[in-house]
Amino acid sequence: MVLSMKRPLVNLHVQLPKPVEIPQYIPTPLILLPTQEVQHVSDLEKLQVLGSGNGGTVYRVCHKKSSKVYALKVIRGGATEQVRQEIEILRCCTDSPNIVQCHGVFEESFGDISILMEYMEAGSLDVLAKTTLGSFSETIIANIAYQSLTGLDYLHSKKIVHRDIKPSNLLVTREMQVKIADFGVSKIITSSENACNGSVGTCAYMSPEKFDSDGKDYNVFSGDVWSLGLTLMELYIGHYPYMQPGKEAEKTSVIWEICFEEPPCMPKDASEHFKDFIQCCLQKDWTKRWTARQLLSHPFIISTRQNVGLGSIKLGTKRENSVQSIGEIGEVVAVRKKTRV
Ligand SMILES: Nc1ncnc2c1ncn2[C@@H]1O[C@H](COP(=O)(O)OP(=O)(O)OP(=O)(O)O)[C@@H](O)[C@H]1O
Repeated sequence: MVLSMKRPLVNLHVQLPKPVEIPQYIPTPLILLPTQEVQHVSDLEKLQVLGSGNGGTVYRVCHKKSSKVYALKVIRGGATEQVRQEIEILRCCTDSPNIVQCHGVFEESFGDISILMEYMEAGSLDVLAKTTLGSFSETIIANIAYQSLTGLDYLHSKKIVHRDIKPSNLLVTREMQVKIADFGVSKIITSSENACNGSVGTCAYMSPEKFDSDGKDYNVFSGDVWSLGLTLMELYIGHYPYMQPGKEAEKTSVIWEICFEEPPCMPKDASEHFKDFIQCCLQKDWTKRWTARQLLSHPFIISTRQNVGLGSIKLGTKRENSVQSIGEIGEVVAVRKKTRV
């Protein structure tokens, strides 16, 4: 017997959700800037590795024909949005004496991006601090502060936030010219975006509001000022300010200290102007923190400029093991070169 049971008619029509519109990824064209002198990466000879960071490896290179020395940053993995941003920033910062100058950008057939930069002979301030086995005098710090603030003010006036100011990203020429480098996490702030949501950079130098903003908006540019204040203090006292000398900075305890403790105190022997200057940078409340432009008029900077002229520094407050003059910086450069060869 065949049982014929009519199955009840079920409405099998399923309402499909509307397709979600996935924004199409349209890469912005990579801006390539071959210099007059260097037309291709093969025109350069690699001499040594200067260092490598999250962004790539930096080499000291020599232009084969002219023998001119440059620094070449090679970024593996192609032109991500962040790499494009880094290139764009370098491309529009060509008229500041306190920003490392870019001489060209090359894309190689297998996707690597090479950024050709001016070579900063004395290297970074963190290496200089380590090779001098100590700290810098107040006069030298005021000089470094003045040049770094000039660079920062220039960037901020162009709506560029660096987001990773620290000793290893401030590079120095043989003549003690200080320049801001490494725009690997930097950003050009457009009016339409919320720039506060990107807590990028190096934890140890990040301002408190980056960890704990209570969902409120804050001024991203003031984060660079906090990082510079901490950097200058470190160069003066000879170690990372939130840690005792010789101790390794542990990430969670550093974040705790930055957010919940008072900012680090300057040593008693520092001048009142210097202590006040650092206090203006290390205001936990970002609304009370001075801007780069305001700090350029701080008595610590002004008085040093009036006393010695920042271009021709001779002697600062004498401190043991500290770098006192440009001449000494020259010697340090020589020592550094020796250790690298
Ligand atoms: N123009 C330059 N001239 C001389 N040395 C340079 C130059 N640019 C970078 N360097 C050296 O290369 C090192 C690596 O630089 P890079 O910007 O790639 O990374 P970083 O700052 O060390 O690390 P991270 O990317 O993790 O912050 C620097 O610390 C510096 O010593």
